[in-house]
Amino acid sequence: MRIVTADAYLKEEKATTSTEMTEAIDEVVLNIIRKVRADKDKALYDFTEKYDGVKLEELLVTEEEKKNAKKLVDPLFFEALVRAKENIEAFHREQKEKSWFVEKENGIMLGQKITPLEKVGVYIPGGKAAYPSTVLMNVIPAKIAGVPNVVMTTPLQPDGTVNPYVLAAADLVGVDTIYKIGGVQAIAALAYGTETVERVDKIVGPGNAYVARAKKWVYGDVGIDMIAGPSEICVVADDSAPVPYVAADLLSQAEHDESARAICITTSAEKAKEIKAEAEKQAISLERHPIVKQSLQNNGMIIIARNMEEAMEIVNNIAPEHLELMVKNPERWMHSVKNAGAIFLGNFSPEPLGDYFAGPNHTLPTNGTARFASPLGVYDFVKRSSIIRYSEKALLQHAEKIEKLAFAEGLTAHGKAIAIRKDDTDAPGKN
Ligand SMILES: NC(=O)c1ccc[n+]([C@@H]2O[C@H](COP(=O)([O-])OP(=O)(O)OC[C@H]3O[C@@H](n4cnc5c(N)ncnc54)[C@H](O)[C@@H]3O)[C@@H](O)[C@H]2O)c1
Ligand SMILES: N[C@H](CO)Cc1c[nH]c[nH+]1
Ligand SMILES: [Zn+2]
Repeated sequence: MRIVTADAYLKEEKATTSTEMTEAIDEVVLNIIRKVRADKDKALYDFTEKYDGVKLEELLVTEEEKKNAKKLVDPLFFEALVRAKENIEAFHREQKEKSWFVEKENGIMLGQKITPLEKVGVYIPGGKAAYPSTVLMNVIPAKIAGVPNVVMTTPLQPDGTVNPYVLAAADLVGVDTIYKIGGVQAIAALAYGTETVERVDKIVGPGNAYVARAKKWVYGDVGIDMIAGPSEICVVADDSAPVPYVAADLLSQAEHDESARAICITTSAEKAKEIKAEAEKQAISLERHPIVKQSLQNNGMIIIARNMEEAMEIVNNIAPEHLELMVKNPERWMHSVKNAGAIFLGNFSPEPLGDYFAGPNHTLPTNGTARFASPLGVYDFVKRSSIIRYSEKALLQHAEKIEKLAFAEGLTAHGKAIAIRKDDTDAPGKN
């Protein structure tokens, strides 16, 4: 974990570019997408063997496998999952948008009609860890939005089975169709379809750097939620922040992936040294120490800011997926945040509380995309259609203005579509 000053960070940030790494990933990603489009199911079997090390016999999870999974899960896990589900449902129900229609003068009616997407594919990551919590976070908002058809795909574990906790979560939220495919090949299959996988309207869900780039590349042929790649945490810690808590929270996200990012911004140079030492000490005893160590080495950073104003400027520059404000009066500083996927306030709102339980979605924009993207929500699973109705009287009242606008654009056929109604004295329905 490096300690740097705010000035050094900002200078370095301007100079760094990750283009080379992205280009290398894109080469792999585009090749897999091309092969899946050409060879369909055969490519899915081949890539699963290549990347997951499993010779698949069947792409779909069978009823037998679902039944067996239920027997394997700990009942206390299931109880906790049910409680988390209730919290996630309660939060997401608040996001539900309603269609609206406004009646105005002279028989004008304007509105916005909300329609759920027809078919959604949920990607549940599974390379380095199993994510039953992600099943809840992605499927619950889809169900609340009213999506009738939700399918799921997740990579196999090295022993060739699908994680039973993931299957139990899928059963709890009512997902029937589950494919045993991971990575880029899963994204390509959902986007373009194969003999077995039916193409979907939108792909949602997080994944590693390969999955995130694959979603970017298929976007346009299919909808996507956002770029939700390797996890990130940014903790702002002033002199009141408990060092062991800061360290533990940084490590909680570092353990996801070697490319996860754990960043602390502190206003105390003394604290910076303490946090580094504590994080390195706590890391040693973690089960996933090799991943954590690598992630801290790659992307672990402690930035010393001159004051809270500068700390918040850096936060907005990073646009982190998760932001923790372990500072005095976090509610005040929350208002200075422009870019962050989720903001955790105070010493007792650690990031994993949001990952599993509190209710807000844990599928969040990464890699600076919180500048323009939002958490996954019910709004990602609906479309809006505008509704316009004018009566004859209302149209005639405004006809000339519309014609003027059309003619100014040189689009005389547009103007004609208005004029034909104005000049028509015995049109059907005319009153
Ligand atoms: N942003 C969010 O909201 C969010 C939420 C949960 C998890 N995550 C992130 O999701 C990621 C999960 O990653 P994971 O690896 O555990 O699971 P994953 O399912 O995303 O990736 C595993 C798949 O990646 C593919 N793959 C691996 N190495 C490859 C290579 N060299 N070339 C081509 N394909 C390759 C394989 O097909 C494999 O099945 C982590 O980075 C985690 O931080 C993000
Ligand atoms: N922190 C992840 C989002 O970046 C979500 C997650 C799921 N399980 C544990 N964590
Ligand atoms: Zn997490």
